[in-house]
Amino acid sequence: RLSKFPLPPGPPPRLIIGNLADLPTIKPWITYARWSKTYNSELIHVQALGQNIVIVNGLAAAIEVFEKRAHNFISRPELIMLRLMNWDWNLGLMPYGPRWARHRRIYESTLRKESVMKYEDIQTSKIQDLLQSILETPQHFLRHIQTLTAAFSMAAIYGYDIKSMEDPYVDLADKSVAMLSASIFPGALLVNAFPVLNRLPRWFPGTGFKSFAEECNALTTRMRDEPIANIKRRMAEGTAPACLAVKLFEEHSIKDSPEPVEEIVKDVTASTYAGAADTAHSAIRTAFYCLASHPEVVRKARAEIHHILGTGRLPLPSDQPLLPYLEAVFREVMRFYPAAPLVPRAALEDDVVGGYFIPKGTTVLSNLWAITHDPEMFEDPDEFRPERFLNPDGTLNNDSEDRIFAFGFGRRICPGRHLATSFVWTTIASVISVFDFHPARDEMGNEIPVKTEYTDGLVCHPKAFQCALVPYSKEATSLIDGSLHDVNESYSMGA
Ligand code: HEM
Repeated sequence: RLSKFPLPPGPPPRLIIGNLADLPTIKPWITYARWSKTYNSELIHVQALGQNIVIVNGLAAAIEVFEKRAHNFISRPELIMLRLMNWDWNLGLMPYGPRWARHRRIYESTLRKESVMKYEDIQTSKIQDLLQSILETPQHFLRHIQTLTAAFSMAAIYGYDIKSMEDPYVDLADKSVAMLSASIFPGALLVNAFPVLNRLPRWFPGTGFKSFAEECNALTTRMRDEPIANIKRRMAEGTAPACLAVKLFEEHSIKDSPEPVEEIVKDVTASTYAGAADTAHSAIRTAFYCLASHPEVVRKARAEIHHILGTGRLPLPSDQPLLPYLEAVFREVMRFYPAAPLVPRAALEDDVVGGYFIPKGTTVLSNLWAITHDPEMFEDPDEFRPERFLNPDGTLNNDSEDRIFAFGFGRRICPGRHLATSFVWTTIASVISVFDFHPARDEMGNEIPVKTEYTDGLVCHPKAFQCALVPYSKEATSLIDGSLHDVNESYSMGA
């Protein structure tokens, strides 16, 4: 009997409520990492109202749990709020089963490393728009980053062009994703732990989640349906551009599925938007924060770009393997603050890991923040230091892209990681190649320190901060103004 093994250590539970009162609601990933040190174990156990939660706080345990025992820790917790809010079609939130496996296979084939090249033109054109917007209104750079990720995602997924964040489809999707992010992380809402609360009448105290869920449900339905209605109309007119939705409608393997094709296309496209836009937004915002507080890194990376690529064009996604220092900058950005710091999984069966019992139905949290901030692996983990990924001779000291822990582990590892890598890398490279980061100044002319904190939620972001983005030379300004032409030209020559 596996249950004769002890549960992983953790703060002692209290009668009935267990550790409910101990569970941190603000940046729980940091508290869990601290408990891991206190109890000297990468696996930590807490219990809240009868629900077992195990937190995986180190790389060795993550490999053991999510890779070596992938078959048992492949699922996600079944949360009642997901159904109430109409988010249960989302691949990233779906418990393990045939529907997940079918949809995941579609991702594996459409987002393979080789397929990512198809999105390069959309990437470079949207990044060009970003540079132009920063040139025109540098004070709104945070807004421009958000527009970039929404514009790229909408164009790549639905073939749909947005010009600003006021776009109705983006508004729908972002509101719905924000409501989701706020309501499903562990401990966010009691109804997730006590589904019976859903049967209580609306006037009963504490049932406010019902109207919250209804509001989200209406938004999510529109977010899933409306962009597909749009692309179908354009396909019928013969004006639909190449994009994921069109590709899916034409995909033969989908036609053989027991689900209606249009439902699968809606699920896969909306799951892609939900998985891509907010996470990439977070990573690029983190990149700007790190670069603004380390102008010397910007100068060094730009020197490498100029040395290898010259000064006459912007970097292209295909340049990534040529620039080791820039690669180290990218890896350090991805390590500095994982966009999804705490990722939920669920145990399908009783199991024993490292001598500890993990009961069936346990919520298993992958603490990606703890792994990327383990001082044994990353000295002074709170410091932004790209050199940690380099050998003294300037070559990369670990050449596996899959070791970007911010993308998770095992069979549920982020299927969009190749596209995300290409997009985030090219954005960072392009910005560095033309802009200097200076401190912003207040009305008195004093420098404003570059400081931020991170938000809470399933996906977290650095809060607003200020810096002054200035083209590093006249040549850089003309590159921003005129490089779209150059980029496209070198594309058609190189493709
Ligand atoms: C910097 C950007 C991104 C980060 C940091 C990120 C991170 C993650 C993480 C941590 C997971 C959960 C992995 C696990 O359970 O171990 C995940 C899942 C997922 N990601 Fe990403 N992601 C990013 C971009 C993208 C993009 C661009 C797409 C789509 C094109 C995408 C689509 C998905 C999907 C569909 C899932 C759910 C997979 C499943 O549950 O089987 N992500 N991502």
